[in-house]
Amino acid sequence: MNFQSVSEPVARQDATGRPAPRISGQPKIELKDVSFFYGKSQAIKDIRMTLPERAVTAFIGPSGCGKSTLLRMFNRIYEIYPNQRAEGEILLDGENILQKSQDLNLLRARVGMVFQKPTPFPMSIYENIAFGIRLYEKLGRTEMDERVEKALRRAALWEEVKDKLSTSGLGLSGGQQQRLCIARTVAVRPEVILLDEPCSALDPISTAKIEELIDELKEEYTIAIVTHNMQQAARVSDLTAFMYLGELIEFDETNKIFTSPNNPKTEEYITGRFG
Ligand SMILES: Nc1ncnc2c1ncn2[C@@H]1O[C@H](COP(=O)(O)OP(=O)(O)OP(=O)(O)O)[C@@H](O)[C@H]1O
Repeated sequence: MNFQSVSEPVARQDATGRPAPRISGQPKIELKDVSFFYGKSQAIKDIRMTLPERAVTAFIGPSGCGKSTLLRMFNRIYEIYPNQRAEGEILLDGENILQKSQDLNLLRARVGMVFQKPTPFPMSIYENIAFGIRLYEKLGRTEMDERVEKALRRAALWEEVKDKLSTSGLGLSGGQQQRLCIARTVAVRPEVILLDEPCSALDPISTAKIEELIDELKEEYTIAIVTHNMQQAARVSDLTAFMYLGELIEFDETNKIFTSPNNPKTEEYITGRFG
């Protein structure tokens, strides 16, 4: 489904406060005055925005602007560290996931994450996928085999690994390991996939494969990606959010951000004149 074909409007909000969004699509994740603190230091400042369903939203901005911090709020992965605190509301399908009562295992099954460095488990390729599924579901051997195959196919890795499923995931190339991590994420059937600079450790061919994959995955999933690579943001995303010093400076259709941004800071950044 193309997010532009859906009639429900998604509000566009940014630091300039302009109204009248042209972006349309069912809202999947809505941020309402979201802030984040590392101890006393505020890394995210009152962000309001809406990520539409089945679209790719890219987060760009200079190092330290808060991209990864914001992404890590969407599945509350920060909870594993002490002294990190979120404020505001993040609605996933209308439900505030920052509530104390939120079941974090369930949240992380709904909102999967792929990190910068490929992080396969030190186990077989098959087990890398099956392990996560077993946390949530009890499947028989045949069903599990099918799910593993489906996930590997979905991540465009099946043909390369189908004859060595029992060998270690750590024996794969970096690009294959990253696709294994994507397979592991899709295997538990999330609704949202968070990608934190997923290609930064990869060569151009592996990067191209992951980008193709992102394009396919957005048919089914809502995707948020942090990237330093502006060409990549332009290639893979439907919407782009430009952040600076913890604030959302501009959020719009990717084409608009890269051709005629409204905020001079955005323009400076995308034209490489920043700083
Ligand atoms: N564990 C932490 N403890 C304290 N401060 C942190 C921690 N992690 C990040 N920060 C601070 O929060 C701010 C945002 O960092 P974050 O990593 O989210 O930025 P980023 O835009 O993803 O940067 P990069 O592009 O370099 O990955 C920075 O000022 C950073 O120094």
